[in-house]
Amino acid sequence: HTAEDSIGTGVGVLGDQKTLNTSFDGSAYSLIDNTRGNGIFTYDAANKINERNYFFRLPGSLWVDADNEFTSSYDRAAVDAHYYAGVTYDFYKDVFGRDSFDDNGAPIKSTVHFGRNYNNAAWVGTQMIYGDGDGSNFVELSGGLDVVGHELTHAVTDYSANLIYQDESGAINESMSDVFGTLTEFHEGINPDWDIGEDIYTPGVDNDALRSMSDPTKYDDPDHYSDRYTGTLDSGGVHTNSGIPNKAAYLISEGGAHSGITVTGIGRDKLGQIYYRALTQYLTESSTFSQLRSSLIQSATDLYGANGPEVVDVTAAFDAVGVQ
Ligand SMILES: Cc1cccc(C(=O)O)c1OC(=O)C1CC1
Ligand SMILES: [Ca+2]
Ligand SMILES: [Ca+2]
Ligand SMILES: [Zn+2]
Repeated sequence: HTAEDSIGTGVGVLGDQKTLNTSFDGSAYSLIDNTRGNGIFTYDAANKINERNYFFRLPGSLWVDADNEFTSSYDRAAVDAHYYAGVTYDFYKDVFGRDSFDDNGAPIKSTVHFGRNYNNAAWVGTQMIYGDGDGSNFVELSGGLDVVGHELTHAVTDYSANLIYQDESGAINESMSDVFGTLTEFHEGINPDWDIGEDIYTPGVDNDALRSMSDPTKYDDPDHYSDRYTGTLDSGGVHTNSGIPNKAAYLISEGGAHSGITVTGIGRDKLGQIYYRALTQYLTESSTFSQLRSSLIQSATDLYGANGPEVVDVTAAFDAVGVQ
């Protein structure tokens, strides 16, 4: 008797209801979504019996449930990791024709309840992991669609430009994850914004986020090359210096005046196509900010023609953030 696809109901980290693609094996329901690629699989690093055991095992136990209703507080992190992985899969498939992170239908695996009060999320080379947060700095990190999109984009990057995770190539790696995590959020269209992690960051503080793409300086990240971090913390400031290409991406899409330069704005769809082409066709593992500029100009030229408004805006945006 083979398993059969089923539809469950769940409640996410923010208390929102959603339906889930699950799989019934005759006795229990698993978080296996067989409707996308070669499947989306969600696991539990800890276990329901004694939640107090904090495990670092990967992938952990495939998530199973007796009644196909994922409505307990313990279920919430798994509900969103599973559901938002599907949203991100659909974004890459529908917008860029990419079948999973490897463009070959690779199964997508996520593990939730990783660690103890773990204020992190990551792509660990083979799968995504999500901590529960400490309840003050973060709640369960899979509760943010831009977070899930960010993590899965690390996988897309690894299977394309494979940008080395340090210094300028590392900041581009981070920026790509913020850009496509944000474009995923706009593609779904539920409370989209140019902030990163707002849904799962500091539950006790409203209207704040981990990072801002529209104004990186709001969280002390640079928005101009002259203000870049040149130290060794965080692999050479990969989560800080990402503010420079993030600001450029925001300006390319939305337009605005910055450093005395005015960018018209070509919109999110063209931003996504130009960035995706650069990430998959031109960037290499050691690309610098300057090479990102030239890769994006080349991509805009390929897609929309030389000296068109798209090329003009990409050029102006990188001028505005001080990258030649
Ligand atoms: C919370 C966190 C800590 C360390 C690394 C990452 C990382 O994935 O680079 C991380 O996740 C994010 O940045 C997501 C987007 C909010
Ligand atoms: Ca249940
Ligand atoms: Ca956001
Ligand atoms: Zn990241």
